[in-house]
Amino acid sequence: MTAVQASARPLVQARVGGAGWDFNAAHTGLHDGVFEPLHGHTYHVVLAAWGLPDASGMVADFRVLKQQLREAIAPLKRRTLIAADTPGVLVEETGGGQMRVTGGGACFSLPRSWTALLPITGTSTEALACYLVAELARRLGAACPAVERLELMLTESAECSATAEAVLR
Ligand SMILES: Nc1nc2c(c(=O)[nH]1)N=C([C@H](O)[C@H](O)COP(=O)(O)OP(=O)(O)OP(=O)(O)O)CN2
Repeated sequence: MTAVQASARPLVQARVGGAGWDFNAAHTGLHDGVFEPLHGHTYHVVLAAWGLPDASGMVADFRVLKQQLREAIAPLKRRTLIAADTPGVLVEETGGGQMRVTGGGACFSLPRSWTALLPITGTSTEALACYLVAELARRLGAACPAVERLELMLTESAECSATAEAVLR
């Protein structure tokens, strides 16, 4: 074995989520400036944390990763996902606890409590994966010092998914 091989410390991926981590949410995507009809998905989420294992042999404690992933997806569960910053679309809270979305050839109103209003420009699977990985980077950056990179894979159907990456250090 060469000196290089003997001292190599491989980057390791710790992964949580997958089976049992599905959540339901509704959304509408803007395609060529037009909203498609509101519809739902059963999203499936996997979080991977890459890093050099610490002295205890862990990249990050699975319990911490699971807790933070659980908390990040909790506000999205069984909600209609609304992108607050969609160009050309007005999102406003109206009286009586209602939320109104106007633009993209549509106008719809929902109880505010049925929605998750997100600081993003659209609710594509890619945009949602980016939102979640940024949220997790914010939560895990200090708590998991061995983690160098996070990957969040969000699946909306058997054939469609998106993976977003955040570099922590
Ligand atoms: N790159 C992306 N493309 C599309 C997204 C997306 O999030 N990222 N989203 C949609 C639609 O919003 C919808 O969620 C999926 O559309 P589609 O694959 O057509 O789904 P259907 O189940 O309606 O279609 P089938 O024909 O039954 O497969 C579109 N594109």
